Amino acid sequence: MKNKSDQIVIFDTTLRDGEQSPGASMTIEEKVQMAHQLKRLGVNVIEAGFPVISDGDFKAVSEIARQVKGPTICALARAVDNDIEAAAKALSEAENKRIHVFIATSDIHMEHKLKMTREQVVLRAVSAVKKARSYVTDVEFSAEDAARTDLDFLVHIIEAVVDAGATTVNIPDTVGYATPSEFGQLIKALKTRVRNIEQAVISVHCHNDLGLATANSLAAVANGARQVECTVNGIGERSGNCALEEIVMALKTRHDKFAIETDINTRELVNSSKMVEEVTGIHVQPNKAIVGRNSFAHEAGIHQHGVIANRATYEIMRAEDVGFESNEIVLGKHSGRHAIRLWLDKNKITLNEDEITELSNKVKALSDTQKQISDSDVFAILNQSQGDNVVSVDATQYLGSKRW
Ligand SMILES: CC(=O)SCCNC(=O)CCNC(=O)[C@H](O)C(C)(C)COP(=O)(O)OP(=O)(O)OC[C@H]1O[C@@H](n2cnc3c(N)ncnc32)[C@H](O)[C@@H]1OP(=O)(O)O
Ligand SMILES: CC(C)C(=O)C(=O)O
Ligand SMILES: [Mn+2]
Repeated sequence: MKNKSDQIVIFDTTLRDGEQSPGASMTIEEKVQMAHQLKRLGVNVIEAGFPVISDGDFKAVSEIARQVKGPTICALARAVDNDIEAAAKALSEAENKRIHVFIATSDIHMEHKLKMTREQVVLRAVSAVKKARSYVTDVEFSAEDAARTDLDFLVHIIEAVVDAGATTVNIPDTVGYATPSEFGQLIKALKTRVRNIEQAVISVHCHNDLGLATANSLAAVANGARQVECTVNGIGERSGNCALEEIVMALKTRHDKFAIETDINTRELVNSSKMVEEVTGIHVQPNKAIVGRNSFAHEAGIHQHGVIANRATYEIMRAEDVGFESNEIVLGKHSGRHAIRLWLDKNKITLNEDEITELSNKVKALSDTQKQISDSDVFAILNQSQGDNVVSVDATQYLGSKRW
């Protein structure tokens, strides 16, 4: 990608942090298939896995490195020699490769989990970055639990790893604790206080425990972060990571505010989402931003009327731009006569205004007894009304209609 100040690196970690979601484990073949899709989507970096953790993950990273050319292929490693060696080996056939080393820097993690002092953590981080640099020129360092790390210490360890050769420094909100204003201020403070920060790209990696992962990532970008780590459908540890589709469409839709570009082919977002659903078995809820089935669907009459008149009344993005065939006007309890007229036009049926009102009332009455109204339901109503002169249609052809 171009190295411009108005461009951000999209670092996809669906195959690493995403796979850490309980129940999301993927086979080698599924990971490779997903990596090809991520390339079509246009991500800049694919974090393909954590090679030391299993034979399968080692093979998956190696296979992705061999097959997927173009994006940078990244492998994760603890600040442990063996992990870094495994990462370097798995990446050997990659065209563009990155080793990502991490160690926790918050007091709670250092004391209770690592049982290391601050000094020991800095020494371990520096030696890990140097070791990774002995294999590759592109090294990312993550200060795990950065958002809960003492700021002076965070500044100190980042300066040390950049001196040691880290080319990207990642600031994770590992437990999704930060709020947008705090997290934005943290990035701003690092930009001003870290002596050698110009030598590295600032990255962020936000978790969604409070539902703030995308908001925190955006606040970070507004304050100078130039890489965002994210996953398709927002899968990842616990409540997940910043959702790739959300950060990308927020930046695109609010270009007026952020003036930031990505290389993402947004028309591949829905395909990518569907593939993640297939390979992980984790389905997105209908109201999931951007890729949820209801994101561009309207059931309420007032909204339908507005959208029929001009989509921009209730849609801030185009369904086609994210990979849906179109937006949708869905008939139901809340629908009005404008939507009924549209449905009739699409089905080449002519009714007079009284008949339209009657059909609208019958659709509402049926909606009081069932959740969804399909095309075949409407045809059935019309057929029942045949005696009252409306229209006769064979509804069976509409059974199993596209949406329901
Ligand atoms: C925030 C994140 O997402 S971090 C990434 C999380 N991902 C994973 O954990 C991937 C799957 N993990 C695994 O398969 C295993 O945990 C392994 C292979 C990494 C390690 O397995 P084990 O050796 O059995 O250790 P276990 O998982 O029980 O404990 C973690 C060990 O790593 C150490 N450790 C944790 N993070 C780091 C780090 N960044 N650098 C160095 N050591 C670390 C812990 O101190 C602990 O060491 P100990 O065994 O000497 O006490
Ligand atoms: C390994 C790091 C980047 C991580 O996943 C986290 O801190 O959440
Ligand atoms: Mn994470």
